[in-house]
Amino acid sequence: MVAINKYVLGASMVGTFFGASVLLKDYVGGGVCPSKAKIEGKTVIVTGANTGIGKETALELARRGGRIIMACRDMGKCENAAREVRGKTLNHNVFAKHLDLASTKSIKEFAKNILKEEHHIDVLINNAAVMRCPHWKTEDGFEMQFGVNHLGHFLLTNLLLDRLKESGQSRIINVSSLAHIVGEIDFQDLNWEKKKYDTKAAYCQSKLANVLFTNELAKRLQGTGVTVNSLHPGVADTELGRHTGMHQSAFSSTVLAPIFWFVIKSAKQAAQSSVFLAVDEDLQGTSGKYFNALKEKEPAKQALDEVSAQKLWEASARLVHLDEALQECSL
Ligand SMILES: NC(=O)c1ccc[n+]([C@@H]2O[C@H](COP(=O)([O-])OP(=O)(O)OC[C@H]3O[C@@H](n4cnc5c(N)ncnc54)[C@H](O)[C@@H]3O)[C@@H](O)[C@H]2O)c1
Repeated sequence: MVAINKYVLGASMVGTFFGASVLLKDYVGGGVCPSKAKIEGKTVIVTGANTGIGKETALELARRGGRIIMACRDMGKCENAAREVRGKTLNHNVFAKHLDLASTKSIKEFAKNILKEEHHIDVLINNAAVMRCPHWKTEDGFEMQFGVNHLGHFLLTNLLLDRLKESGQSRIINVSSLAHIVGEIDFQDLNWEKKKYDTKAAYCQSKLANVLFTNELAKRLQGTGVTVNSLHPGVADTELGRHTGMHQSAFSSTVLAPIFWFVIKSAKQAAQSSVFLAVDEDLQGTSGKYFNALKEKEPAKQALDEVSAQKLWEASARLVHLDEALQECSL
């Protein structure tokens, strides 16, 4: 009898431990989008949607009935991801489209096609990014992280802006990162041509640029009905760290793996923030804000600098030849 009691007690302690661990992980994960809103009839574009947070965002928004355009660089991977999303959701309005944010030519081609084919765009999620890659350059000669993470999305958003405005209460979501808090914008050398390349600082600069772009765009969109917000999705287990090697070493360590399981979100958990900003009814009209997971937060001081935001807009417009690009895409 005593032996059975010991067994039951042991089993219930193990059960309680696992139950508590799962609850704690959910809590650390930052919660689930509280809105159950369906988005039938709405068109959503998600960049970098074939992996990680972007793919989970596309999946959840497809589940809610949206017409989803997965915009990716690698068409093979994109078609596979779109097929998987269609299969899991039984939503057949999920499409793979080519978009290489490291090429202004590709961005213009993508925008031209979208403007021809889509009569409205209700949500644009600027999610794609590259983190801490070697000192690579985009097709147009921009430093890769600044080029893809900021300039590519800056150009794309501007090319789609009139359609977003025509569509009524559209939403733009810029996926930034907590890394922006140590970011600095070097206006003398935005593309790392003069100083020694620092992969980490380049990523942080690009993520600060995401928040500054959001704030300046929100100002310019006042009175149009279109909103724009930025977010930090949380630290998630995705392929983002592919250039750092950090991911493999942390997860293969028997000491670190359980700690990482606790503090690192799944891509599905991290996607909740983008889903929330895309669908939550209470956020209608909220613009120029920064969210950490599901909570509105104050971004870093340098991200609130209006002079920097305006200067960055002007420099970005010059670098991507925005006026010519707008003219080319309106033909
Ligand atoms: N994972 C995290 O811990 C974390 C933390 C903070 C912020 N973020 C942000 O979340 C977003 C999604 O990242 P993730 O973690 O899912 O990583 P991920 O690497 O799985 O996804 C990034 C996507 O961007 C795409 N991409 C890269 N270069 C591109 C290009 N030239 N053209 C088009 N697409 C391109 C990739 O192919 C990939 O699909 C990023 O903006 C990232 O900065 C992630």
